[in-house]
Parts: sequence; C-alpha cells; structure tokens
Amino acid sequence: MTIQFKDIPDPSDGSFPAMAERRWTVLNFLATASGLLRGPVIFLTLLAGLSRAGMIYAINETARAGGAVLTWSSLLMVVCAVTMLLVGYVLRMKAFLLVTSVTRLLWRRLARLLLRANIDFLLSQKHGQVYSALTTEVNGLSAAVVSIVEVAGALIVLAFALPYLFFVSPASGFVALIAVGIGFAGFAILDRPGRKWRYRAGVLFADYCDRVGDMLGGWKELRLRKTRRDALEEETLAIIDAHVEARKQAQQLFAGSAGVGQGAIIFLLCFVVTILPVINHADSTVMFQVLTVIFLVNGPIETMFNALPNLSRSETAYYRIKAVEFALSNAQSLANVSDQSAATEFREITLKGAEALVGEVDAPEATPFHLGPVDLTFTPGETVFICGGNGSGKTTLLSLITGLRHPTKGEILLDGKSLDEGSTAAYRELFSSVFSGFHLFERAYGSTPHEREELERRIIQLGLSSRVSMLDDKFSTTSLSAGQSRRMALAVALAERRPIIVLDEFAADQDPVNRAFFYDVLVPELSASGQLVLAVTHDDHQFHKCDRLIKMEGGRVVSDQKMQKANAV
Ligand SMILES: Nc1ncnc2c1ncn2[C@@H]1O[C@H](COP(=O)(O)OP(=O)(O)OP(=O)(O)O)[C@@H](O)[C@H]1O
Repeated sequence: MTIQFKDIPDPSDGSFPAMAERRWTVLNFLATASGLLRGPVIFLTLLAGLSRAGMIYAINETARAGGAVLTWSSLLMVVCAVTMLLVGYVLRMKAFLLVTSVTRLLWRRLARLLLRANIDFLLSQKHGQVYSALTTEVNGLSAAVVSIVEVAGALIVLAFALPYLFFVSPASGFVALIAVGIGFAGFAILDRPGRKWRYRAGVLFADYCDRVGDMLGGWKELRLRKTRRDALEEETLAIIDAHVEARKQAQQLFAGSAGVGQGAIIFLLCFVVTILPVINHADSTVMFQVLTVIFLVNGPIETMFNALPNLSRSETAYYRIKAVEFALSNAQSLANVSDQSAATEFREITLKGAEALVGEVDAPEATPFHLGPVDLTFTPGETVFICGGNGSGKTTLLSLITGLRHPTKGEILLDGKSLDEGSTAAYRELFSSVFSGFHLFERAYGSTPHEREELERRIIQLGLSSRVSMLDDKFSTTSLSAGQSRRMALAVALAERRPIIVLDEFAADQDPVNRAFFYDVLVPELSASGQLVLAVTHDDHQFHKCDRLIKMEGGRVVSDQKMQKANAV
C-alpha cells in the first residue's frame, strides 16, 4: 500500500484558523507526550526567567546605588546570577529528557502499528515514508520540545523586561515593542514558504530511503550491471541534491526569519546609542539601565527567534508522522491486535467460496489479481501438495488458508465456525510455516525451553549443526547459504510442533540429498504424527508422495485430486 498523505495539511495553506489550529495541535501533542506540564520544567523555566529579570533589576539598582558591594541589590544580583546558572543547567538536562520521552512514545507507537499492519501494507514495496518518519521526522518533532521551553522562557523574560523598560525609558520601551513586533512579523512572513520547502525535503528524504532500500536489497544485481548501478546512482544523487536544495531553501527562509528578529534587536541597540541620548539629553544613568536590559534580554530573544522556526519544522514533521500513522492505522488488522488464546487443534478447515484481491491498494492503476472462489477442506494428517504455474495464486491461497489475508468474499471455517477478524489471531496459531520469502530472526523469539530443545534436535537432523549452534535462544549465526537458510527456517517451524505446517516451495533450493530427505523422511513423519502438511511444489516427479494434489491456474483451483500415496523409500 502506498502511503497517502491525505491528512497532511498543505504547508502553503496559511489561512489563520487552520494554521492556528494546527499549531495548537502540535504544541498540545508535544506538551502531553513529553510530560512538559507534569514535570518541573515549567516551574524551572519560570524561575530562570524570573532570575534573569531579577538580574536586570539588581544590576540597575546596584549601579544606581553607586556600585557598593554589600547592598541588598548586589546580594540580589548574586542570588539571581547563581539561580540563573543552576536552573539553566538543570533545565537543559530536563529538556533533554522531555525530548527522549517524545521520541520513545512515537517509536513505540509506530512499532505497535507496524506489528499490527495488514498484509497489503507489508507487501508494498515502498517503505521509505516509514523509515523517514521513524528517523528524521521523529527526531525533528521531539527536538521541538526544547524550542517550546526556550520560547516560553524568553516570553517570561520579555513579560518582565518590557514593562521595566517602559518604566525606565518609555521611548525605549516603545521602540523595543516595535522591535519585537518586527521580529514576529518577519517570522510570520517567511515561515510559510519555509515550511513548504521543509515539507518537500521530507518527501525527498523518504525517496532517498527507498533508493537505499534498493541499494541494500539489490546489491547483487547492481554489482553485475554497471548501467543499472550508474542509473540508480544518478537518480539517488539527483534526489540527494534536490533534498539538500529544499533544505537549503527552507533554512534560508528560517534563518532569514531568525535574522529579522536579530536585526530588530540591533535596531533597538542603535536607537539606544544614537537617538535615546538626544531624547534623554544624554542621561548616562538611563542609558546604562536601558543597555543592561537589552544586554540581558538579547540572548533569550535571539534564542526565541531561532526556536520559532524549529516549532514550524516540527509542525511538518508532526503531520508527516501522522500521515504514516494514518496509513498504518487504516492498514491495521484486528487479527493482529486480538489476544484470544491460541487454537491448539482442529478437526477441519474449510474454505467456502473464498476470494481474494491482490494489489488493489498497492497499484490501483493495474488490474488486481483475483483468486477464487475457492472451496476446499483440510483435515489433520493429510499431506497436500499445491502446484501450478508462476503467478497462478499458490502463495495467495496459502495466505488465505493461514489467515494472513482475509477473504474479500466467502469465508474460512474452523471446525464449522466461520472466522472473523477477532478469531483469526487464535486460528493463525495453528500454523507454522516456511514461506518462499521467509525471514530468519537472530533469536528464536517467543520459544519455550522445550521448543529450544526440539530446535537443537532439528538443527542436527537437518544437517546444520556444523554451522549453527544455539546459545539460549540466540543462533550463533544466520549467515547461511540459501538452502541452509531455508532448512534453518524449517527447523524453527518444526520445533514449534503446530498442527499444520505450511511449506512454500521448500525443496526448490535443496540439494538432491536434502530434497530426498524432505519428501521421503520428513513429510511422512509429519503426516504420521497427525500434522496437516500443505506444501507448494513444482517437483512433479514427487507428486505421488502426497494424499491430495491441488492444481492452480489463473487464480482458480482447477483440480483437487486424491493420490495413491507411495511408500517412502
Ligand atoms: N504485492 C503484490 N502486489 C500486486 N500483485 C501481486 C503482489 N504479489 C503477488 N501479486 C500477483 O498475484 C498473483 C498471484 O501471486 P502468487 O504469489 O500467489 O503466485 P504463485 O502461484 O505463488 O507464483 P510463484 O510460483 O511465482 O511463486 C500474481 O499474478 C502476482 O503478480
């Protein structure tokens, strides 16, 4: 399924209520997810702001008192300075912890959604959007918590410093107000195009992740053909350049917005040193007081105008993450969420008029593959081979039988009871499998000690003990040849001792000895133990070794033939 950015607000949409609402949504999310409102950060920010404001006042009062060392104002100055330094340090640490809280929450949420995503989403080829959401977007969004704290701190300082400035010199207070206003106006003007470029950079980063996926997954094909490698490299470089350009454009606008804020403070300073003496008839005390205020609010204001673009970037990051969550939420399968207890045995599995559509979501422009209607029944102890040409629907049929895919029409019955999404999770536990595109985990996740014992036995039985050993539930290696990897996956599946084992073209990459072992020893052993064996195979000279042979053609079961099983040799 291609991820649709349906719910991403248009970054160029600056309509006031929509924009304000979006900002509020992001701020609200960050405040809640980080625990900002619960912890001491608000209090510490207030304390840091107050101590800075207190510093301004104390410096001025000390200067007015003639600079004596032991006055109440000089003591206040020391207390404020120490508080400012200590609180500043604690605040930086606490802010970092807020960032990690948001990252953890988002990563956990996305991981949960991924683990419950349905087959169509997982079969989709392009997962760059997921990788980019999990990396840059999550980092960008989390880091914005610090910006909230910085902006809040600066606003607190301003809330005290501006009235004080009006008190000391109304003209300076007025000009300072204009300067801050200019800073905000610069941000408001440059922010929207900045966000647009930032959004584009995000899309391009996702494309880059997809190309990296191609480089890692297709490294053999890329090594063997220079023109293919060159073309991919060329495309990747173009994506990188476009991404860098988009980021540069965004940065130019965001830096410009911060620059306007900085320029406004410089304008204020210029006013103080050039115009104020004329208005004030060169009163050096007022000059000193005004300069002290500007000196001490300069830092927080600069930080604030730098932080505002970060909040803007975080808005884009938030909605890009939301888009992935949206796509994943739409692709959730209740069968992956339900925690009904596992089914441990069955009498009969029936597919009744079951149909499936493949590729409908992933490639809407192409005609989807239609499987069925299929009517089949399976019982314990049967050995069923499924054959048919490439693309005839064997794997799709297996995904229906195993409950990985829900029929678009018809139903699957377990012991006469129709499966719904809620009961499918328990049903799936009947199966162990080695699909053609299997995955070897580094550990035997979720295995019991008894299963691990069985796994060690199977590793020996399948001739893998010279390559693989187990330390607790961890395999010594998963770097194996194709045939060995498949046997390793089989060992894991066998150790699970489920009532049904599904094997998709298992023998395809086995040597003659292992192939013979599979058909003549293993399959009869499983059948004798009462397990239902469902095996996709192209080995027509082995067809006589099954109880039933199902033949697929163009998505339909064209024959379901009872076989006279030959005895194993
Ligand atoms: N992710 C997908 N998106 C779109 N179509 C798909 C996808 N996966 C498979 N198909 C299509 O579904 C059809 C059935 O595929 P399936 O894998 O079930 O065939 P198969 O019989 O197992 O083939 P093979 O012998 O090659 O493994 C094919 O025509 C294939 O092109």
